[in-house]
Amino acid sequence: MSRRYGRTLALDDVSLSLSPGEILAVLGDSGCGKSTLLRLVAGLDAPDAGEIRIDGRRVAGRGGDEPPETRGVGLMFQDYALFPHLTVLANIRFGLSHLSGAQARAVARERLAEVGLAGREESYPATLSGGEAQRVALARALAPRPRVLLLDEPFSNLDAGTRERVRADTLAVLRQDGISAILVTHDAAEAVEFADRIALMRGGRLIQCDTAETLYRAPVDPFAAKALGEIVTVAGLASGGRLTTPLGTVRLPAPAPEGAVQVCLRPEAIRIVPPGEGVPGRVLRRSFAGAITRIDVDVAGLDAPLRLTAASDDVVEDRVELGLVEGRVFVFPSP
Ligand SMILES: Nc1ncnc2c1ncn2[C@@H]1O[C@H](COP(=O)(O)OP(=O)(O)OP(=O)(O)O)[C@@H](O)[C@H]1O
Repeated sequence: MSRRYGRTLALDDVSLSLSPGEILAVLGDSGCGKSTLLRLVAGLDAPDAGEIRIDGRRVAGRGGDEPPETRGVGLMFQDYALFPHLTVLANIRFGLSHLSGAQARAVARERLAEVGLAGREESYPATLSGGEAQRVALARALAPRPRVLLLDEPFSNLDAGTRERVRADTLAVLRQDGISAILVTHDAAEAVEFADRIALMRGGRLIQCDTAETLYRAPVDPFAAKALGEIVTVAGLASGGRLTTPLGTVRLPAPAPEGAVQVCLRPEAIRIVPPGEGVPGRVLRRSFAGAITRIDVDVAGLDAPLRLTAASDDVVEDRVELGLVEGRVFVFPSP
């Protein structure tokens, strides 16, 4: 689907699919189109082109726009506030108007217990902590048994400890009930922890949609390489199946471009090798970080020192030699 606001192409021909029970994270920086994508799926906005199907039924596009309430989607947004004048139980019952009063109460109670808040039925939202309020929002979103739950940065307003707990509990509820979900986030660690696959976006475009492991091991471009972890970028020359860089020469991963290339390396792609086997480097700084120590190494031909990590128990001399780990090197055309 595509969506344009004036001159801004907020979504540029993005295609995604979600399997039953699958959890997808949409990851990207501010303004990349994440919330627009979610609003289109929710039915709060309509695509200019393309279509959306849920269980094979067209809910948006080609004149088939269905309102949010009949799409079978649940919403849990960062600022999706609870109704302050209603009790917790009444908030959860809100989306259950199709059930009789007694049935709706029973379902709402069940949902509240599922998110760990049994006993808080008669509390008012103002008396809940941020984490409790988000749990109630989850219970409310899940009460009507949606086909898909849409989450727009729902944990970002919580403090670190609460965030992790509410996130883990939310994930457990989704898994237990086999609910498909789309989580919008700008936090790569959150995407990795929460989702089965990650859709990485930039400037309204879908760059790569894969498991975290594939994104980490086989990024499609330098932006994707940077999305899930630290990257060192160096210039290289690809020729005759060999890649030459200031950090040594290795076999080229196939398929790879020829000529001047951009080489992206994860820290684990660079290792300290025995004397005489690598490229010389000079250790500038060591920063102890518990089990690991970060080491800044100056290497001739590089613009900036390399930041490597070593086990804190390892002895690293001031002069080291470095080599590349074959198969861990990403090669892209020079920009
Ligand atoms: N209603 C609107 N009117 C005009 N421009 C809009 C509208 N909604 C979004 N945009 C623009 O579309 C682009 C994508 O916005 P969107 O909110 O989807 O980004 P996002 O990735 O969710 O960002 P954030 O993480 O900051 O919420 C931005 O450039 C934004 O300014």
